[in-house]
Amino acid sequence: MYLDRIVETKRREVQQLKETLNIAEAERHIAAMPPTRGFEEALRRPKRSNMALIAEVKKASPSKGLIREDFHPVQLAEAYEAAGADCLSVLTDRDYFQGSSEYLTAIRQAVSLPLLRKDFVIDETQIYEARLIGADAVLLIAAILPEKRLRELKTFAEALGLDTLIEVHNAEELETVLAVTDRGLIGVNNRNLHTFETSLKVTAELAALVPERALLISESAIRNAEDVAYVSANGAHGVLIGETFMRRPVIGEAVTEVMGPLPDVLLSGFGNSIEKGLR
Ligand SMILES: O=C(O)c1ccccc1NCC(=O)[C@H](O)[C@H](O)COP(=O)(O)O
Repeated sequence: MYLDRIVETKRREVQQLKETLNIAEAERHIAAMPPTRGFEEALRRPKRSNMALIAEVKKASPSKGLIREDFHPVQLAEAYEAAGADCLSVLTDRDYFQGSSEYLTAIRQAVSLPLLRKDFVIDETQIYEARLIGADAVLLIAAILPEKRLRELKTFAEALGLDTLIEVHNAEELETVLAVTDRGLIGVNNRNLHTFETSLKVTAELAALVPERALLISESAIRNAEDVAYVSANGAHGVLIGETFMRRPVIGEAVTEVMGPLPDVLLSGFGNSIEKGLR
């Protein structure tokens, strides 16, 4: 299965990383780095009061192949920021998503939004790496991590100042996550990562089981304003959207169409940037 292949690749990458990463040096470097930008905080106070947006920089995917040929990660991130995204998700996996850690580092220097490193984290070394390349948060996927590892990796990420988005796809995974934490960011992935089937009903079904103090982010297969309204009415506080935006030539236009306009007070303050996003 595809997810198993991805995890197998990650095991090899972690092995290589362990051979090259000097932990003591990494810790010294991290101690001298500026603090992370509050990823969860930004989602708790979204620019559009009804719905937070994590906009994804995604060139390709296992389910769709190449999504965006004309791919300039920094320009895309700038357009997302100008269009009022609250946070960005940056695919750093090379083999399956044509992503790169370098994209994340370059984006970090170009925008002021908090950044999620979107990858398949199975080991602490990847979390050191995430912090070193400039991430503010990491994704932890319940489908590939047993409860003990989820707890350990979450604690480890937090010790480095990183927020975590913990992703689930079914009630069993959610139960495992809730044994670890009942707060923070819980991502409900509408895509089954084994079969690639998508349904927004997954958000609706799991939302009832997500505690109030956690923030539910509905991920994947959100295509338009109706989909956003549907997941919002069914308990989502935020959405994570990649492909829908990546397929559109003008990012700012797509974000406004799907998420609605920014409140006037932000539009007047960001006049020039908004124009830039609409280009
Ligand atoms: O997108 C895939 O094909 C995929 C396959 C296997 C594992 C993960 C996968 N995607 C990761 C994601 O969760 C999405 O990039 C993210 O939720 C955005 O989804 P979309 O808006 O549908 O691009």
